[in-house]
Amino acid sequence: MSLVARDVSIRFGGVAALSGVGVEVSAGAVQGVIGPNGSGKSTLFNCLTGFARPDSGHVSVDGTDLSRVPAHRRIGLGIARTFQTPRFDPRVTVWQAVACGFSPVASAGLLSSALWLPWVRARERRVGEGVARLLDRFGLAEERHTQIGELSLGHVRLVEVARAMAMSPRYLLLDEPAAGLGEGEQRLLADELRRLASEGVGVLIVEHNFDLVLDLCDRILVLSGGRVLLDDHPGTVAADERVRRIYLGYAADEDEEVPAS
Ligand SMILES: Nc1ncnc2c1ncn2[C@@H]1O[C@H](COP(=O)(O)OP(=O)(O)OP(=O)(O)O)[C@@H](O)[C@H]1O
Repeated sequence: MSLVARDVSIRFGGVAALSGVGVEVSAGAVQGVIGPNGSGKSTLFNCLTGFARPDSGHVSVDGTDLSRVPAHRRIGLGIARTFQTPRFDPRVTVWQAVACGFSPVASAGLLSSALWLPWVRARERRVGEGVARLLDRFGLAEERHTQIGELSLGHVRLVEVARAMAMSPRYLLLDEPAAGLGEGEQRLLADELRRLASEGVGVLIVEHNFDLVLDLCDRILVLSGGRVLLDDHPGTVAADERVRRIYLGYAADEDEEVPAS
């Protein structure tokens, strides 16, 4: 069971954003994607989620070809995503934003809702319990009545992750979810993602925070100039001289730290 991109290439005018890139998001594992600015991370993410169409190559989920499946229908196939810049109406509250995630799988008809039938009440109660649980997990319970527009960007990102989890995805793809979070919040996020993976969800995370990625991921894909530099276990990636130059500013065999070029 996996979400897979194989040999994907895509150009924007004269720019080769991706050239023959592959990645596999396996059920129950956390796959990281790192690389310098402009290396193609977001483009790969967009190809997996249907927001960009590869010029060549294949994207599939659990063996089903996704090339003709638009972004909004990929949610129905169990693929949820977050955005680098979260997309919320700033007037909705934290509670409402997370509750939205439950709606697609539990929507009641208009008439049933208007009549407030017992099963509608039971469903509302389940959604309420689910929202409360997610807000607790992400340390957002005290902000449940706060409007999104009043939150820090870091917390808006957490709300977005909580909303995506509310959709009960089989694959969860996160675009820089830790940007703007404090250390404690990053740990909390990492714990939640690990827990999710332990429940069988496949997680892909694009993230600039190298330490977080090393700590969290089972495998890490390193992109450079739209090509795969490396796709391996964290220990191997952390020891790779090219990666160390990019992220740590020094090579494995150098004692002295030197500035990255
Ligand atoms: N819609 C687009 N139109 C034109 N060029 C694009 C478009 N999207 C991406 N590119 C180019 O493709 C290359 C890869 O961009 P991409 O955003 O995927 O990189 P990235 O690794 O996510 O960068 P960052 O870390 O800054 O978000 C860059 O040269 C970028 O300018």
